[in-house]
Amino acid sequence: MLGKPNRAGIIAALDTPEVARAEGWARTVAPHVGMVKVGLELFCAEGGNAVRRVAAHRPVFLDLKFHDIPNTVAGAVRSVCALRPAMLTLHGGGGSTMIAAARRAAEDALGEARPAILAVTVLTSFSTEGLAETGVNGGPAQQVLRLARLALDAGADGLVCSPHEVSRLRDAFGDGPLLVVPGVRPVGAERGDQARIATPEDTVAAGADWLVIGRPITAAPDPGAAAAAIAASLAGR
Ligand SMILES: O=c1ccn([C@@H]2O[C@H](COP(=O)(O)O)[C@@H](O)[C@H]2O)c(=O)[nH]1
Repeated sequence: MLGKPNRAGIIAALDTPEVARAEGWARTVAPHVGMVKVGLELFCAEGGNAVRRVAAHRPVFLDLKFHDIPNTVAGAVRSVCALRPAMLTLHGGGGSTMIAAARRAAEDALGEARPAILAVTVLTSFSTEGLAETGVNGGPAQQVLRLARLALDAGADGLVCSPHEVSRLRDAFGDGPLLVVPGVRPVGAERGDQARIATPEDTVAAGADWLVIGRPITAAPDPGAAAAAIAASLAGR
């Protein structure tokens, strides 16, 4: 399994349905990022072919957020292990049995070479009000901590959370869990649909291992230069 990085790294989210474009971005940003992310848009359009193509440039974080009954999620994990992702995601809300089944499936498929299993806590697009609409009161931070405990106890290697929860998770769980953090916006970048955001510098200072950054890189006129500028802002941190 992928270990903890020595220093926080950048993951470029390749959100497009076109594999050629995703591969072009992967090639351009590769010198400045540690991983590339294949998510629902690209995977639904191009499947495993997309993972194989971009993996030629950087290790792949496969962000499909599995959420189903344990047997189905275990089968999905076995299937995607054939693509050799470095990390994959499940929904923490899927519960401990689902998460434990996913971990066992990954171990059975690839042993020590298995992907890191990450539990998504509360999506970074949720505000306190949006989360309350789903019946979860008390705010994102409380729910993130609740799901984090459940997921780590069930065998998850790490968590996906927003920049706002990183330092609280470190206080509660120490340095062990991988913390993978979207909702990262350089100063002046558009927020888009992200609710709980912070700058790359503040996210790293809080204790993140990996910063997931999509549109601030891919929507820039020069994605390579945008990735290089973010990497430079983090150099030495
Ligand atoms: O809570 C989550 C979980 C996953 N994501 C994914 O990260 C990227 C963020 O892209 P931006 O363009 O930088 O907003 C995207 O692929 C999401 O699917 C997330 O944003 N929040």
